[in-house]
Amino acid sequence: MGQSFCFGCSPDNPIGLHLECFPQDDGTWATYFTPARYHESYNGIMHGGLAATVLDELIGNHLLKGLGRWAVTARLEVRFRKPIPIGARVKFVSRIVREKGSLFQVAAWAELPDGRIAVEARAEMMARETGLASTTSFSQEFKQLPGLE
Ligand SMILES: CCCCCCCCCC(=O)SCCNC(=O)CCNC(=O)[C@H](O)C(C)(C)COP(=O)(O)OP(=O)(O)OC[C@H]1O[C@@H](n2cnc3c(N)ncnc32)[C@H](O)[C@@H]1OP(=O)(O)O
Repeated sequence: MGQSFCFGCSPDNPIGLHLECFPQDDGTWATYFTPARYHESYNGIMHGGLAATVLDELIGNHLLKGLGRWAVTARLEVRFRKPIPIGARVKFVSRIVREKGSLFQVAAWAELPDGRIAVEARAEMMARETGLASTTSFSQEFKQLPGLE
């Protein structure tokens, strides 16, 4: 398998989020992320699309590293309840709700340091038969990927 450049979790992606996702005792998975100014939307708050990206990434890691399933995101619904302040250390958590065939329903959320829920999401993830993370296999198809020269 080739080197992964996953935007969310690869340590080798120079502009990636470098997330480290880990299992918890209750079967959920979690990661921490502290947004900096360059993750901002309006002044002082984290960009919502990036918060959704962190949740999406956590869910993908949960299924891959927790269950050994390579899954793509088929649907992602996000509700933004509270702004995430720049500089806040936020905990993101995912929980598998249902598995039906190759389709997984997963709930995920972001917790502010004071315990309030800032973001809630529900995802539908479609498991694929083979590994998806290899940039080698993609580059065989596309010959050259911008940013990976
Ligand atoms: C290095 C490690 C990194 C790990 C973390 C990575 C996390 C990041 C995750 C991502 O960002 S993945 C990238 C973003 N997602 C994609 O690129 C997915 C693009 N979409 C697809 O590839 C296809 O649409 C998909 C695989 C989801 C489904 O296509 P298929 O051709 O396999 O299925 P099809 O559309 O024929 O549907 C098959 C069945 O699934 C059902 N289905 C498909 N999508 C569904 C959905 N969202 N909800 C419920 N059912 C769904 C569909 O109704 C149907 O049911 P029936 O067979 O009963 O008719």
